[in-house]
Amino acid sequence: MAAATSHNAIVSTQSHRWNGKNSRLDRRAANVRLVSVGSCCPGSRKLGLVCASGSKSSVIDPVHLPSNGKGDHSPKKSSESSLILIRHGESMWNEKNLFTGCVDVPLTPKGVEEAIEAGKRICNIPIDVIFTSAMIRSQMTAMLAMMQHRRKKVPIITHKESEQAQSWSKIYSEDTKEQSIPVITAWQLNERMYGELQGLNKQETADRFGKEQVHEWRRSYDTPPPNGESLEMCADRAVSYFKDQVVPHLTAGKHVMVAAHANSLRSIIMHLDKLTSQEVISLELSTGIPMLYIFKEGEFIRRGSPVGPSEASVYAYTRNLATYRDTLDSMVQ
Ligand SMILES: O=C(O)[C@H](O)COP(=O)(O)O
Repeated sequence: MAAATSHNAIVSTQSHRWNGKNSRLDRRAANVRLVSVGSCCPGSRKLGLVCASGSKSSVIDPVHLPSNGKGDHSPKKSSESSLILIRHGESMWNEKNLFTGCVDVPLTPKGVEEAIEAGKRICNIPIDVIFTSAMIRSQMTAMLAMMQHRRKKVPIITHKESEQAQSWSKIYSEDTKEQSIPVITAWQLNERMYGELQGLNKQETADRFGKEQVHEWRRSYDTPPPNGESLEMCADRAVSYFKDQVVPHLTAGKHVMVAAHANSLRSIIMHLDKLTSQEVISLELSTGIPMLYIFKEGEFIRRGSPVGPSEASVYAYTRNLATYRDTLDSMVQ
């Protein structure tokens, strides 16, 4: 398995186990490297745009965002939307090194901490709608992360499983609705079904069937585990759902977060980054590490993922995201 490769991505950081190959999108996007000169904490104001394309590299004047709240902060109707993808924090079966798949287990205390830390990283990024899988570990991750968000909107799980559920969970105040973020749960975003491996210890399974065979079951595109889903089969539902249900929100200029699982997200990232079935083998996602994309003119551009849980991660803030962050700063003052 390839070691983590440094992405010639927009945020030139050593990706933390997000070691898909440099996708064509990255190479195209890597011509422009956006470096936020501050962390996601209030007070970082400047944005340097460094064009690293070709021989000439120039630094476009840093965007000075008025910090006194007097300037016009209202972000223009953005022709770009942000998409945050996050794998759930460590689960109780991750901790026991058991194949989990569609077994619905909760987070560990470490997983809770990871979700909270992820929330700090995305606390300045706009979120209008949240998607999770139908599993508690992804829902816990989304809710815990949103507790850190500076906009302080309330994430509310929408219930449409029946007419009664929908009518009994109705909100009768427009203002209150305006201060909430709908959370849509979807089984299509569940982790791949690991079949007869679910509940087995990963190391014992490798000892029994061989490391190569288990690696193929875990990371290949088209080899399913015994009576389970291959990544391709998982993509059939997860990517279809993403295209049909998530993309329309992005197209409408809404900012979206998707909290899901290692393999349902691997299938989505394979689609976004146009990875081949060979390249996706080396794509690994750490628990609780948010990844940011910008959706612009129908294209998804990877904006980077923090190097590691310890780093006060720096995202490649676009101008619009930096403006939104400054709006939050001015709301606090
Ligand atoms: O389902 C599981 O066991 C984990 O979420 C991911 O497992 P994997 O790393 O074997 O894909």
